[in-house]
Amino acid sequence: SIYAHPLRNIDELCASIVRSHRETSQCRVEELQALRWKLFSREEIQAYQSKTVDEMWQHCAIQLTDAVQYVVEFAKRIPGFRMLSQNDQIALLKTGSMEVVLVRMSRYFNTENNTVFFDGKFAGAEVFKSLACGDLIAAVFDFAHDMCALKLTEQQIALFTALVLINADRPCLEDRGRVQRVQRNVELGLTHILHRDNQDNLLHKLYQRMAVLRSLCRLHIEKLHWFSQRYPLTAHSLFPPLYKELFA
Ligand SMILES: CNC(=O)[C@@H]1CCCN1C(=O)c1ccc(Cl)c(COc2cccc3c(C(F)(F)F)cc(C)nc23)c1Cl
Repeated sequence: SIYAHPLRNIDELCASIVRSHRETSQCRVEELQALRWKLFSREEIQAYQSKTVDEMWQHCAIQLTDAVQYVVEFAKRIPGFRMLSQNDQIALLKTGSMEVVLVRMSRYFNTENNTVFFDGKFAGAEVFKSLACGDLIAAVFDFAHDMCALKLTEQQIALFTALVLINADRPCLEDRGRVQRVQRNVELGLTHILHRDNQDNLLHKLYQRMAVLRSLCRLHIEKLHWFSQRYPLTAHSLFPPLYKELFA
């Protein structure tokens, strides 16, 4: 018929986004389940806490840059993303990649003991003390906790993170209309699988989480600027280049 079969297209769209998420999610939740009780010893925690501020920031920046690279790979595989102009792709990643890292962090979070997978083991907030930004870490942990409470499936996380990235309201987009068309398809995909999972009620909660994400990432970028003012050498020479491209 002259009308594409939306359901078939939407099913294919969901399947390709879920596949991309699985291929670019650094580690599977089953692997992390096996490690959930691997905690840092007192000595190991001491070692992290006696790092200098810029040593710890540098250490985290490397982890975050690694995570951001996987998000860039995920974005490139979202149907329609590569049809956008280079500038629009970078603009969406500049603002959305840290938000996706935050959502993905919740997959690595253990709500039973408030620990998150970091450097091969599960770490409590005290491990990050030497970063000298307790408010940022507390906000990261709180957000991860709230995301875990929604008990999203991998498929729901895949569609949700695709929607976090493909956001036509982002600043300085050249062709907003084109981003809107890709965003609408991803929205259809998310509502389709939430309906299929009989969890339509989750949709408004996910939109609320997106608003929280935006404020959280504003805090992060402020912290990043504070850090790069205070430790210009580390920030400008040691941070991996992609990090600077995306966040500087
Ligand atoms: C499984 N682990 C993970 O998911 C995360 C992301 C990928 C690797 N990784 C960690 O190792 C990790 C896990 C938990 C925490 Cl709390 C951290 C430390 O997080 C940060 C320290 C410094 C700055 C951070 C900033 C800032 F400000 F730069 F934007 C922003 C975010 C969001 N996190 C920061 C890290 Cl780096």
